[in-house]
Amino acid sequence: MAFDYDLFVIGAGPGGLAAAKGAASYGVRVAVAEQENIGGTCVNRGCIPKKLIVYAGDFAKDNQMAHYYGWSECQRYFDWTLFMKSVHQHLEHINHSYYQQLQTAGVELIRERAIFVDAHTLDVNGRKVTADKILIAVGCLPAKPKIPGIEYAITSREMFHLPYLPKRLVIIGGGYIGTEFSSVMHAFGCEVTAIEKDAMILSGFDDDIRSGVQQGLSKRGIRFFTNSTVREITLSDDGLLLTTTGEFQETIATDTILIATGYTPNTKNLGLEKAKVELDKQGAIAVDAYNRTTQENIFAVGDCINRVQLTPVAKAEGIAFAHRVFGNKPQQIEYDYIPSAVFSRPEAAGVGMTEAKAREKFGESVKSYCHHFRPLLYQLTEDNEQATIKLVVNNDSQQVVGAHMVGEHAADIIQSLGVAIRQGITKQKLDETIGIHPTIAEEFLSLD
Ligand SMILES: Cc1cc2nc3c(=O)[nH]c(=O)nc-3n(C[C@H](O)[C@H](O)[C@H](O)COP(=O)(O)OP(=O)(O)OC[C@H]3O[C@@H](n4cnc5c(N)ncnc54)[C@H](O)[C@@H]3O)c2cc1C
Ligand SMILES: NC(=O)c1ccc[n+]([C@@H]2O[C@H](COP(=O)([O-])OP(=O)(O)OC[C@H]3O[C@@H](n4cnc5c(N)ncnc54)[C@H](O)[C@@H]3O)[C@@H](O)[C@H]2O)c1
Repeated sequence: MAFDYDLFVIGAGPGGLAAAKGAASYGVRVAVAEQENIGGTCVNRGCIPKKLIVYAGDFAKDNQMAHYYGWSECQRYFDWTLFMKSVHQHLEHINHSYYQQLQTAGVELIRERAIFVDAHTLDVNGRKVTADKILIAVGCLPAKPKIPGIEYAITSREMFHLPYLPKRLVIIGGGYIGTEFSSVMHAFGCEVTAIEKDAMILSGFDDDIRSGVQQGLSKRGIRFFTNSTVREITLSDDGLLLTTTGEFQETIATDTILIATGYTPNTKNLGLEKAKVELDKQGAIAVDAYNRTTQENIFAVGDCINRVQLTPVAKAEGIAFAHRVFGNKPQQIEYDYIPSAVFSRPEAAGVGMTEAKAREKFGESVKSYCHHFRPLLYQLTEDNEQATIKLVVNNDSQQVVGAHMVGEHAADIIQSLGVAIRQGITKQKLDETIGIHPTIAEEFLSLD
């Protein structure tokens, strides 16, 4: 049978774009359908605008500390509306450059929603297109807990379109999104309360990192209601009223409520049943180790398979898919040693095993090296900001199996360290490495 395309990709986020460009490099006919802007969550309502907002927040702290470094006090006013206009202009540039990249690669972009008609046919706004192979890269959507009044709350998506900064903000969920927005919104002067159902924020990270970030944020003035959740949200004359349950039982008046309780695969109304593509127990698209779904010619990558919801992972899965299927180069993703970071202030990052995970695996042979210190930057100031660095080592093999950090440049430092750790560096080899002085990174090379 002659198909319109060799590959049809649904979704132009990091996963779909990487796969489409990778496949096209082998000379096959590729189309990608995108119902919104190119770049997906990452470019339009995730990593990029978030990081720009984090940079904007940093000026507040720098300004506070500037006089310790000889700068005279000055009054500054932060204009959220003006700033967000620049952010969205920048995102338009990225959208455009991604579009040009697709054109150069010879990928056809269809700016429509695509849904399955059968295993080889898609409906794009009433038009039927066929493809030999189809890649699902539709990403995730924010999960909304079933709480009475949840319709008054917004998600991270709307945070990038707030017309003005709220005075009071409550965040439900202390994961990546909750922690990053707590930090940055507080830097802009909002009164922030974060509610987390677990005993500490940032589950999945090493406990010393979780407590380091939580303490750092508490010190700045963010209120945490841990071991707690929300019972209901109502409207009142004083804004929204949110009642918590669990360890903290209070009613809080607030202007804005952000839900940050996780993202779930965006698999509804995609016609998956018509293509006989099945979901796993969590509602993610079920795939094998090679990203093949339960239908032989259909594959899936990125957030919608719910393995690791990070841009570099979606990209890596998309590239590996293209090389495997169109370049005949077998490639499998290694999910160990994926570094990740939380761009809060203090910043946190980690790679490899947490101490708890390493102890589960290696028992008593685990040795952890943890050092808390006050970075040089703060030593001229009255700010008692602390940094934490930690290595987790399997003493039997001497291999460093995890590195974790809280403090400035944590993401960049852990990214570099991750290369060596993934290659199996031993503690001794790390200690023998000569550092750059004076930096925070060099502290990792002399831990005892
Ligand atoms: C607030 C926030 C901050 C984040 N920060 C970071 C970060 O700092 N670092 C990091 O690594 N990750 C971060 N992430 C996660 C990152 O954005 C995702 O892991 C990444 O975007 C996943 O890529 P993807 O291609 O799988 O899906 P997405 O980027 O979600 O792209 C899927 C695309 O498919 C389109 N689509 C869906 N259905 C259809 C259809 N039927 N037809 C046509 N198009 C369709 C959607 O419109 C979307 O554009 C963040 C996420 C959020 C929400
Ligand atoms: N810097 C980054 O790389 C970055 C930034 C943002 C998002 N992301 C990605 O996006 C995904 C989604 O982020 P997220 O923060 O929404 O999810 P998350 O899974 O990181 O955190 C959700 C948090 O909400 C808590 N929670 C769940 N239900 C709750 C309830 N009813 N009441 C109180 N707390 C509740 C959970 O215990 C958890 O701590 C992340 O898993 C991550 O992969 C990455």
